[in-house]
Amino acid sequence: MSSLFGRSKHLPPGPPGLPILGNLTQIPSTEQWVWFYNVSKKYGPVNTFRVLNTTIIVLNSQESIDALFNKKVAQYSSKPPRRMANLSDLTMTLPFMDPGEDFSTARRQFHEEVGQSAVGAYNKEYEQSSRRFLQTLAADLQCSKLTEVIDDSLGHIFLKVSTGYEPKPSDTILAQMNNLAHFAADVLGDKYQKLDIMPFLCSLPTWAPVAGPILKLGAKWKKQLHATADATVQLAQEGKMAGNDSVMFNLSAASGEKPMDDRSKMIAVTMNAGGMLATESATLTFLLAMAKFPDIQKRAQAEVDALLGGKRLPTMADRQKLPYVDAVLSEVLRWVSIAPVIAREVTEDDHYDGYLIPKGATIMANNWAISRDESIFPEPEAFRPERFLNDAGTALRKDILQPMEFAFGFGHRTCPGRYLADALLFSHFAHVLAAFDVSLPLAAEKAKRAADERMKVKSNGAACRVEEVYVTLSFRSDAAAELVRQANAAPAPANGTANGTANGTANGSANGNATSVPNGVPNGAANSSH
Ligand code: HEM
Repeated sequence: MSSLFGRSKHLPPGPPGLPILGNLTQIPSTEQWVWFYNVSKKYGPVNTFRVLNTTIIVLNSQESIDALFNKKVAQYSSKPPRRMANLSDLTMTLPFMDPGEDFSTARRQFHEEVGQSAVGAYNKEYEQSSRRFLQTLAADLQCSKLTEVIDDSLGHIFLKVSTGYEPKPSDTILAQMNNLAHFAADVLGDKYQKLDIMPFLCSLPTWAPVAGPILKLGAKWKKQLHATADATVQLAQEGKMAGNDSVMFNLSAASGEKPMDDRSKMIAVTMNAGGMLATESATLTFLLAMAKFPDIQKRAQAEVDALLGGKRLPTMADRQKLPYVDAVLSEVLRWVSIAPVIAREVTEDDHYDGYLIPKGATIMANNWAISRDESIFPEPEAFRPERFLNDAGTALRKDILQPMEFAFGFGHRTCPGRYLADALLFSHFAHVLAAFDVSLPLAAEKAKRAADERMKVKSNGAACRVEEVYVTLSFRSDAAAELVRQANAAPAPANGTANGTANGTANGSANGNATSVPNGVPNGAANSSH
C-alpha cells in the first residue's frame, strides 16, 4: 500500500479529501462505479482518491484500462491484499493467487480444460443441463424460487464438467459450493477490510474481542475449503466410474500415478465457486430483460422458431444460425455489469498520460463505465441487442467492442471460465426462448414498480446482479410443453449408446438429443490470455 498524506501533484486529478480520512466519507457504499464515473466527467478519465493511507486510482475509460491492464500485464496482474484469503487458504484458489508459478499452472489448467478450443467437449452437458433447467422451471411457472432454481442448474453443470459427477437431490455438495462462492465473493469484495487496514488483528488470539470472530470465521472456511476440495476428488472418482469425462479426470490423468496435489484439487472448487454468482446474475438479467422488452423477446423467439419450427429444442450446433440470440447474450453482459469494478495492485511505479501511478496503489478498472460509454454504445441504458449485430443481422459485428473483451476482465487475469460461461448461457437462453414466454407478473404491483424503476443492482461481494427479478413463465404452446416434458435431460451416456442417439442431431429428433459437435461461435472476439 502506498502511504501519502499530501497528494503528489503528479498523481492523476481527483476530488479533494479530508485530512487523514481522505475521500473515505465521499465514496458511497453502493454502486461506487456510478459515482466514480460521474467524478470522471469533471476530472477526466483517470482519477486519484485516498482512503486513509491507501491511494486508489480509478480508470474510467476503455482506453486507459486497455493501456494499463491489458498492455502492461507485468505491473498490473497482482491483486490488492486480502488477509482473509490468507486465513482461509483461499489463496490456493486462482482468483486470490499472486502471479508466479502456481498462478501460471492454474491458468494453464483452466485454459487447457475449458479454454476456447476445449469447451466444446462439454456441449452435450450444456444441452442436458438446459433441458433439466426447463423442466425445473416448468415445475413452478410463477418462479417463486427463481434464484434457487438457477443456482441448482448452474451448480449441477459446473460440478458435472469439473468432476463428471451427476449430483443427486440429497447431495449437499451444491449447497457447499454455493456457500463457498458467497464467502469468496465477500472476500474479493473486501468485506473483511478491517484485517487489511489493521493487519495486526491477524496475530491476535481467537478469544480477542473484534478480531476473534473474524479469525474463527477464517479458520472455519479453511477447514471447509479443504473438505470441499477433498470431496471433489472423491466425486471425480465416481464420475470416472460412471464413464464421464471431466476436468478433474483429465488433470489426474495428466499427473500420472501421483496423487493429486492440493492446488490441482482446488481447480474443481474454483470452477464451481468461481462462476456461480456471475452466471446466476447473467441468467437473472436475461429473464428480466425478456420480460421487460417483449418485442425483443419475440424477435429472439422468431429466430429460434424459424430454425427449429417448434419441433425440437436447440442444440449447440444451432448456435451459428442464431445470431440474434447471441446478440441478446452480448447485451445481457453489457447492460448489467457483473463485475463493475476490477481491482489490482500496481507493483512498480508507472506513468500514464503524464501522471504518476505509484507502486502499491490500488488501481480500479471501472468496467461499468465502459458499458455506459456513449461513444461505444449509444443510448447505453437501452437494452438493444441489435447494437452487436451486423446490418444484415446475420452475425455479431466485429467492429464493436464485444462484452467478451471487457465484461470478463483484462490482461493475464481475464476470466478463465469465460468460454464455459458463454456456452452455458447461450444454451440456457436459447432453450428458454424455445419453450417459454417470459413476462412480468401483471398482478403484482410490486413487480411492475420494480420493473419500471431505474434498475437497482446489488453487490454479492465481487459480483453484482439485478436486485429484484420478478418474472413469470408460460409455455409458448402445447407442443413446447410436450417438448420440455419429453426432453432428454438424463445424464450423458459415456459411450454414446444409452438415452437415444449420443451425438444427437442438429436437425434431429423431436426432443433434440444432445449434440457433441464443436462449440458454435463464441460470443465475440477472443482474448487469448491464459
Ligand atoms: C457471465 C459469467 C462470468 C463473468 C461475467 C465473469 C467475470 C469475471 C471477471 C470480471 C473476472 C476478473 C478478471 C480480472 O481480474 O481481470 C473473473 C475472474 C475469474 N473467473 Fe469469471 N466470470 C464468469 C464466469 C466464470 C465461470 C463460469 C468460471 C469458472 C468456470 C469463472 C472463473 C473465474 C476465475 C477462476 C477467475 C479468477 C481469474 C484470475 O484471477 O486469474 N468465471 N471472472
